[in-house]
Amino acid sequence: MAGARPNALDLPLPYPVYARAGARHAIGEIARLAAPSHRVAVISDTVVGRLHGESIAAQFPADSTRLFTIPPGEQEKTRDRWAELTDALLEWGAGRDTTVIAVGGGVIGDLAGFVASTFMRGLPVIQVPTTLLAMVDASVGGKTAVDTPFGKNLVGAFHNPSAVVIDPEVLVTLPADVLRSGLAEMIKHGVIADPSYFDAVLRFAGAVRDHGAQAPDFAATITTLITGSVRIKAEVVAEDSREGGLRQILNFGHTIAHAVERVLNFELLHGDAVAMGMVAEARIAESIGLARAGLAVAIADAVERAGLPSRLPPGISLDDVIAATHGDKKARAGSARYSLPRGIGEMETADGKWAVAVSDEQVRSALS
Ligand SMILES: NC(=O)c1ccc[n+]([C@@H]2O[C@H](COP(=O)([O-])OP(=O)(O)OC[C@H]3O[C@@H](n4cnc5c(N)ncnc54)[C@H](O)[C@@H]3O)[C@@H](O)[C@H]2O)c1
Ligand SMILES: O=C(O)C(=O)C[C@@H](O)[C@H](O)[C@H](O)COP(=O)(O)O
Ligand SMILES: [Zn+2]
Repeated sequence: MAGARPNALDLPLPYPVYARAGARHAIGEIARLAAPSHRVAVISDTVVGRLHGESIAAQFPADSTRLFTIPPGEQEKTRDRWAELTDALLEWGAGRDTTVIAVGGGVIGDLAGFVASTFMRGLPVIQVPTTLLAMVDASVGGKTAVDTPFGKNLVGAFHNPSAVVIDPEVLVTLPADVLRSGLAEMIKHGVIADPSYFDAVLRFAGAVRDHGAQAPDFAATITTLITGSVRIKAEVVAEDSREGGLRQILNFGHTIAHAVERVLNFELLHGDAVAMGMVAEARIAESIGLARAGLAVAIADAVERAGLPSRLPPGISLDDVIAATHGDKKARAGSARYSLPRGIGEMETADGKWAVAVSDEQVRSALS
């Protein structure tokens, strides 16, 4: 398995994950080992393309490598951009001898991963995450997708990467709000799986909130925490790669988060939506008698310590949010379902199911 690859993390995944300072300089070598190919298509956004896409592309022969970029932001994770990128690949002459390298945050990882999963029915993709959120969550597990006006990630595919290359050095250029938003998925990993990881994230969250990547010991501490998150995610997806059951716990906070994102036309950062979604869903879990009293306050404290929003955006219509939850992929027979915690490190499960049906009235009474 992947652990046999030199320098890869020892994880229960069918592909190697590398996480170390300077790893981006070895992408040429890693790609030749993990996905040997004739052509290389580096897909990025215009910001990350300039910062890293060009130098990563330069690690491959110039006559068979091209950098493709789109504008940055969640609003670009669309079917239109998928069509634009697949057309550009066809025009360039890409074929089944092409490897895609996704260099960017979760938007690029999801979109370029979806391009790779569909182009000529599937090309290898190497994920090179450049945001904290993409390093700890989006780059691992093989979910790829685009958004639609009906909601988040509604058109997509499971398509595992051939390798994941995490280089924490690239975090230094991240805007403060984007860096912070990655802490939300790390807090989520603590809540769903590991109280001691939750505490470790909390111990560092204030320093990241106040000093960003200039926080004392940032490089060493963030590398340890990224590895902790990747391990939690890897253990979940190794057991349930296609979300038949257990994997739904990675969706804690996301029923509300995705609904809020849709209602706000994808104008907020995913991590910020997850932060407020976790607090809201912990309140739902408490109010239906599932979670221990105090859980929602504990998660709200964690989220606030990280400088993230703990309340739904002012003025947003709760009715609109509740209506949007019905489009969630976990919904069944018209009912929204939520993956809910009982406590930190303890998720609700009943009869092998990891998501609970909650009525609109219960949601309204918990959140209004
Ligand atoms: N597939 C999954 O399992 C999974 C998991 C979690 C989130 N996601 C998806 O990830 C997306 C959110 O990703 P995100 O939070 O990384 O946002 P993002 O990809 O939109 O990136 C945020 C911003 O950071 C900039 N940026 C990226 N790296 C940079 C760097 N090193 N230096 C300077 N600027 C940089 C980008 O240009 C962009 O403007 C959402 O669409 C979400 O649905 C997917
Ligand atoms: O990997 C997973 O599974 C997750 O749910 C991780 C989430 O953080 C991520 O936002 C994912 O894209 C959500 O997936 P979706 O299936 O709810 O769209
Ligand atoms: Zn998420």
